[in-house]
Amino acid sequence: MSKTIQIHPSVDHGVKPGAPDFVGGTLTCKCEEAPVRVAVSSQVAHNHACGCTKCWKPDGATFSMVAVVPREKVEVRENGDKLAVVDAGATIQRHACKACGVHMYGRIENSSHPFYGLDFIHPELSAEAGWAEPEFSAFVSSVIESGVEPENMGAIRARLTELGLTPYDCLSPALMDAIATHVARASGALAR
Ligand SMILES: N[C@@H](CCC(=O)N[C@@H](CSCO)C(=O)NCC(=O)O)C(=O)O
Ligand SMILES: [Zn+2]
Ligand SMILES: [Zn+2]
Repeated sequence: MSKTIQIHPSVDHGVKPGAPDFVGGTLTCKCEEAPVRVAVSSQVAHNHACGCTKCWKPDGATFSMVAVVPREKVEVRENGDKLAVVDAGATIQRHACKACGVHMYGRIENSSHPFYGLDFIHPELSAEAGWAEPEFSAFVSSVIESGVEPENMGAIRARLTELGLTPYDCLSPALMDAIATHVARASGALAR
């Protein structure tokens, strides 16, 4: 097993399965004073390691760990005045703490988007155990955009595969099929 490749602290020592009866928890930012707290009253779906430059990563991590929950299950509970949208032009509007930089939730406001209704969250921000485990890794080639040497990609993909996080350079086939199906129904290429 490779000891040198750090994917993300929550999987670097193995992927821990989620709990089937888990119902959510409270996300807390990294501020020592007046942290932002966001309650999530749902298990996550489609948890994955993401290599894109837009998702928040903890210090030293090559990938983020990000998953979705229904937007109505996300509620800002404390210090919401510290939140600001990182990039108002992005599809996913990431609400981040202005003091520590942590992304507390990412929301899609375009009601035509295939993933409208889902918020993106980072389960590691909660102290509760039981969040569904990551299932795959996405946007793997994008880690190069953050400064990873291209010659390390073979070892990174091998480590992801070893962890059971099959690497994809976009989203997983199931999610890409869901996006394409949504687009085809909207255009009329698919009748239903
Ligand atoms: N190479 C780019 C890719 C950025 C990207 O498209 N990220 C995806 C995945 S984020 C979670 O899975 C995405 O859907 N982005 C939409 C958005 O960020 O609004 C890069 O690395 O920057
Ligand atoms: Zn903070
Ligand atoms: Zn991402």
